Amino acid sequence: ASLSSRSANLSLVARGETLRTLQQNGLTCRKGGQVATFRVSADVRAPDEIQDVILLAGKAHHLPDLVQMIQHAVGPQTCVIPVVNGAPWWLLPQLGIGSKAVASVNSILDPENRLSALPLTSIVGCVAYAFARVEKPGEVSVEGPSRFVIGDAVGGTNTHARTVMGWLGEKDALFQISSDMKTEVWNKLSLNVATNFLSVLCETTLQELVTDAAIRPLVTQCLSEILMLGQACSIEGLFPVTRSMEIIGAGGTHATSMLQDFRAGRPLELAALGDVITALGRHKGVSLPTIETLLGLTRYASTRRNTTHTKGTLHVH
Ligand SMILES: NC(=O)C1=CN([C@@H]2O[C@H](COP(=O)(O)OP(=O)(O)OC[C@H]3O[C@@H](n4cnc5c(N)ncnc54)[C@H](OP(=O)(O)O)[C@@H]3O)[C@@H](O)[C@H]2O)C=CC1
Ligand SMILES: CC(C)(CO)C(=O)C(=O)O
Repeated sequence: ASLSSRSANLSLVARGETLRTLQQNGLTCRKGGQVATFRVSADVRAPDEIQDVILLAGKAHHLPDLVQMIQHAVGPQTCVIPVVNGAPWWLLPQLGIGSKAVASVNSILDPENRLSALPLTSIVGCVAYAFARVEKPGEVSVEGPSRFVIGDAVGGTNTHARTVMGWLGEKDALFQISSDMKTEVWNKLSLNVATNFLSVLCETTLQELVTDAAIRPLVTQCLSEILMLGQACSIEGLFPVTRSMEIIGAGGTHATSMLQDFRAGRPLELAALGDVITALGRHKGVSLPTIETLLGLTRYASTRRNTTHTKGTLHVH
C-alpha cells in the first residue's frame, strides 16, 4: 500500500480468495486507526514484462512456488527482494560450511532446488521488523512502525540495494541499507528462534516471554545457543543476549507471526527457523539442546493442532 503511493507501476501476485478480493475491492490497510483502500493490479503470476523490482513477501516455505510465478519477469537488471524470516538460502554459501553442506542444508528450504533459478547477483536480502497481520483476504492491519533493512546478497557493493532505494525511496525510513546483511539476518533470526517456538508453546506475547520467570531462562538459553552458532559461522557484530532480550520485550503484547499461523491452522515456518539452524549446528559442531527441544515440541503441537479426540478416538484431519 505504501509503495502504491510512489511513482511506480505496481502489480501484485496472489491466489484464491485474496486474488478475487484484490481484483474486485482492492487492498485494504488498517494502521493507527486509519483505513485506506488501494486499487491495485493483481493476477496469479507476474506481468510478462521484465520488472525492475520484485518483492517476494511470503512465508519461507512459500518461496519455491512463488519463484515459479515471477521468474519469467526477472531480467539481468531486476532486483529480487525476498522479505522472509529465517536463514535464507542465499546466505548459506557465506557461512563457511563447504559446498556439500550448503547443498544439504539448502534442500531443507528448497527440496526441488527451484530458488536456484534466481541468480544470486539479483537478490537483495531483506530483514523485516514489522507487526502486520492479514485480518481477512485482501485486508491487512499494521501496528507500530515498520522497518526493512536491505543489502545485496553478494558482492558487498550494494549496487542493487541502492537502485532499490531509488525506486522505493526513503520515505518514512521504511527501507534502510546495510553493508552487513549477514549480521542483520542473524540478529533477526536470533529473535525469531528465541521467541517464535515459545510463543506457540506458551500461547503468549513477546513481553510475557521475557518477563515470566519460567519462560525467560529458556529465551535466554536459545539466544545464547544461536549466538554461539553465529560466532562459529564467523559472523561479527552480533547482539549480546541482553540487547536481544530488550528488543524482544519492546515487542509488547504482539503475537508472533508463528503464533498467528498456529492459531489460523496454517503451516509454521519450522524449516527456515528451526531445521536449518539445527542442521547448521551439526555441521559446525555447535550443540543447540534448547532450540532442538523447543523445535521438536512446536512440531508436535502443530501436528496435534490438526487432531481432535472424540469419544476416545483420535481423528486426524
Ligand atoms: N507479519 C509480520 O508482522 C512479520 C512477518 N515476517 C516474515 O515475513 C514473511 C512474510 O510474512 P507475512 O506477510 O506475514 O506472511 P502471510 O502468511 O501473512 O502472507 C503470505 C501470503 O503469500 C501468499 N502466497 C503464498 N504462496 C503463494 C503463491 N504460490 N501464489 C500466490 N500467493 C501466495 C499467501 O496466500 P494464501 O493466503 O492464499 O496462502 C499469503 O497471502 C515471513 O517469513 C514472516 O515470518 C517478518 C516480520 C514480521
Ligand atoms: C520479531 C517478530 C516477532 C516481529 O518482527 C517477528 O519477526 C515475527 O512475528 O515472526
